[in-house]
Amino acid sequence: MKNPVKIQHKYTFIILIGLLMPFFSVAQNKSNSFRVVPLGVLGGIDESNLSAYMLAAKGSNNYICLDAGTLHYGLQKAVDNKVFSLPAEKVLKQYIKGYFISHAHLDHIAGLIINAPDDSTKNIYGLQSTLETIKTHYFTWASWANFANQGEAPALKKYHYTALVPGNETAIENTDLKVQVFPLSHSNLTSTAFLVRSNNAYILYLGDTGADEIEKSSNFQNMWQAVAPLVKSKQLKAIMIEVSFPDEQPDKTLFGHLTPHWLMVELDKLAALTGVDAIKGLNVVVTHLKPPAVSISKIKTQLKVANKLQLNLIYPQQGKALNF
Ligand SMILES: Nc1ncnc2c1ncn2[C@@H]1O[C@@H]2COP(=O)(O)O[C@H]2[C@H]1O
Repeated sequence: MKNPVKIQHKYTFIILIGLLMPFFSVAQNKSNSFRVVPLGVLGGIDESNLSAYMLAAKGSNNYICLDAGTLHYGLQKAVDNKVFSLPAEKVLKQYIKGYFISHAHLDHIAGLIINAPDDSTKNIYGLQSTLETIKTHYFTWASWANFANQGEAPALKKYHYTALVPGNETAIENTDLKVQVFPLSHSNLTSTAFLVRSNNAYILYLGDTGADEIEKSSNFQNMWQAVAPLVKSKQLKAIMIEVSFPDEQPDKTLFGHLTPHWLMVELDKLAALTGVDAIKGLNVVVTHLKPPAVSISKIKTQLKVANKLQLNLIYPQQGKALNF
């Protein structure tokens, strides 16, 4: 015969676990899901520090690289800072499993082109329009060598173009990550936002973009609709977004970029979808600040003043890891 005391203990235990579950999941939400290693953080003229961010699931060395403006110099800095225990050349070849190019402006792709001779085989992901520009303007025999698998013959086939289509989630080869893309308006170009998922955690990286009102677009609004539920559920660990110019830059010479004012206009629209409580404390990594130094310090001051939503504003540093 079964011991009724033992049965009672069993049920008490099950009820206790049930009651404690929410606390376990909160603890899980607070632990880090991603590691970001910035290889280049600025927009503009410093060719040793242009947009490129390595991203992996926490504890994994299977990184992707979001944009690829500067690679070698940033990798060397990261190695000097002991972020990696391998030499820079090996990190490039062995840890970076694919490139995600938001748009084909030089400051987002120069590092990839220049480092191609010493790189290993991997995919280049992007919208079809971005891949076409790389194919017809950079990996050609007139401007460099064709290291890719399409375009001018002979194709050296080191890189494989992999077109991403908005609306689909794509598994990223040789990683446990998945990605969705959103089109962004960047003056005459379509730029891209990458929403990267590791299990149930997300990070959103935006390439260059202007505000909907300036760009006469609904791209931001459409993207906010898609990510607002992830902000509410605390699954979105960070947004990496550009602010290129201080507020003094006239709207007519923004060239498809954001200022502190226009960033907050867009984040207010996200807050309208999530509620202000849900967005408070959200990690916002500010990218693509354009020199000179005086403009960069203006941007930082203006963002601090404009931060009514109480976001956690983060300024990435080249070669220093961030955890989210
Ligand atoms: N019409 C223009 N006149 C002058 N400069 C421009 C114009 N359009 C783009 N640019 C510059 O070209 C740069 C290309 O990269 P960015 O978009 O970061 O920033 C852009 C501006 O600095």
